[in-house]
Amino acid sequence: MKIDQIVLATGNKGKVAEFASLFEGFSISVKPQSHFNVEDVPETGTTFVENAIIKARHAAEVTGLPAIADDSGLAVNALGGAPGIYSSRYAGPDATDASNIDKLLDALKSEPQQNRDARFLCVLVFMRHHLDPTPIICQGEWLGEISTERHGDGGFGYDPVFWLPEQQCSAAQLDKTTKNAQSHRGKALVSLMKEMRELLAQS
Ligand SMILES: O=c1nc[nH]c2c1ncn2[C@H]1C[C@H](O)[C@@H](COP(=O)(O)OP(=O)(O)OP(=O)(O)O)O1
Ligand SMILES: [Mg+2]
Repeated sequence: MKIDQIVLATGNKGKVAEFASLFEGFSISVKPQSHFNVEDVPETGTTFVENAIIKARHAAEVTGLPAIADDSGLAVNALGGAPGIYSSRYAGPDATDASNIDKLLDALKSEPQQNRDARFLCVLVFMRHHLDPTPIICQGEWLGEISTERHGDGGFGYDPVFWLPEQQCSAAQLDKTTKNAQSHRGKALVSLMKEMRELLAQS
C-alpha cells in the first residue's frame, strides 16, 4: 500500500507539536486536520479506543486521506481512574487546561502524596480510509504522581502537575524530546509505526 500523506486527526496544538517531532524523519507527510479545515467531532464513545476511532474516521471521511487519531487522558487511582476519557472536559464544557488542573488539585487536596499515583494513557488509531474495518490500534501509558502545585511551563494539558518522582520534575519541565522518549504518546507511536511499517510493506 502506497501512502504519501496522512491527516493527524486532532485539534490539540500541544499534541500537534509533539507529533511533529515524533514524525521527524518519517517518510510520509503528516499534516494536522486544521490544514484541511477539518472541525473537531463530538467524542461520544465510552473508551479511548472508540473516541480515537471516531476522530480518525471523521478526518479520513472529510479529507479522503488515511488518518491517525490520538485519544488520551489522565487516570488517577484515588479518583477511581477519573478524569479518564473525560480529561479534556473535566472542569465542564468550557474547560481549559488551567481549569482542569484547578479542579484536579481541589479533588485531591486531602490526599497525601502516597495516594496521588496517576497515569497518562494514550490510544492511537490508524485508519487507511473512513470505512477501514481493521484499524491499527496501539496504546501507551506513563506512570507518575499528581503534585500539589504546578511546576514548569512546557508541554500542555496536565503536564505541570504530572510529577515524575525518579526525575524530580514535572512533565512540563522536560524538553519535548525527553518527554517523547518516555511518554504514553511516544510509546504508543513506536508501536504504531512498527505495525504501520508491516502493513505498508505487505501490500
Ligand atoms: O501528554 C500529555 N500531557 C498533559 N496532558 C495530556 C497529555 N496527553 C493527554 N493529556 C490530557 C489533555 C486533555 O485534557 C486530555 C486529552 O483529551 P483528548 O480528547 O484526547 O484531546 P483533545 O480534546 O485535547 O484534542 P483532540 O481530541 O482534538 O485530539 O488529556
Ligand atoms: Mg478531544
